[in-house]
Amino acid sequence: MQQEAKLIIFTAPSGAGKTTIVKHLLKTRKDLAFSISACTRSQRYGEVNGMDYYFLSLQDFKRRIEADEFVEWEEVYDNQFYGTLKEEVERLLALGKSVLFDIDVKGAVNIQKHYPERSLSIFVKPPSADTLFARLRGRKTEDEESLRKRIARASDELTYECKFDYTLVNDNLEVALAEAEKVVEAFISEGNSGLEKLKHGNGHHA
Ligand SMILES: Nc1nc2c(ncn2[C@@H]2O[C@H](COP(=O)(O)OP(=O)(O)O)[C@@H](O)[C@H]2O)c(=O)[nH]1
Ligand SMILES: Nc1ncnc2c1ncn2[C@@H]1O[C@H](COP(=O)(O)OP(=O)(O)O)[C@@H](O)[C@H]1O
Repeated sequence: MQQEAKLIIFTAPSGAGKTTIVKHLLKTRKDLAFSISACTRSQRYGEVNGMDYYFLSLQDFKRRIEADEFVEWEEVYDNQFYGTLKEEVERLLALGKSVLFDIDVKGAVNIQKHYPERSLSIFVKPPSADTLFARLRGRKTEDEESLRKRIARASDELTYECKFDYTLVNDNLEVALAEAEKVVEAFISEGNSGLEKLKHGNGHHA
């Protein structure tokens, strides 16, 4: 029997590794699709419009807020807006795909509220704040100002862990990717009971 399509939300402070994990899962499972968010920040080297994000002007983003086109949106950094378009989520669910999200902690809380029955929220936790900052610097995508903003926001975001269904510690990447695969499989095939079984087996307390 075909399983009902689900929503799987990855959230974390910048640099924790959610994009890396989401990209890995998309390669391993064809029943998953990525919810491409809209945002107003500028495109990074290597990012593709309509694949990584829909890069919009501030004016266009604000027009879409007025037109009620978003499931949720946040001004994540000053004048940098990010949001999930209703049309995007509906399109992917209609294809029968389970939808993966890579969004900030407040957006994740909002998506959970919209789809309480069929969403799973996973908080990606770095082994320490220092490791998080080192990864963010090592990624070399941000200038000093942008790094400063991300680091300043991270301490607050780390306090949101308890709001989510599952904590995935991203220390060794291979271990984290394997755990992410298991959690997604458990939830897609058996829903919350599958998740509980997995947590129980792991001695996981989140
Ligand atoms: N609320 C919300 N946050 C989003 C959305 N898309 C991306 N984000 C978050 O915005 C933050 C900044 O993303 P980005 O500029 O790609 O930087 P990065 O986190 O350093 O890779 C991250 O926490 C993303 O997860 C969205 O649709 N809604
Ligand atoms: N377990 C890990 N060990 C070392 N580096 C990692 C690990 N996970 C991710 N990274 C690296 O850390 C940086 C931030 O990861 P990224 O997936 O962009 O995070 P996010 O999407 O949460 O901002 C990237 O350069 C990525 O290659």
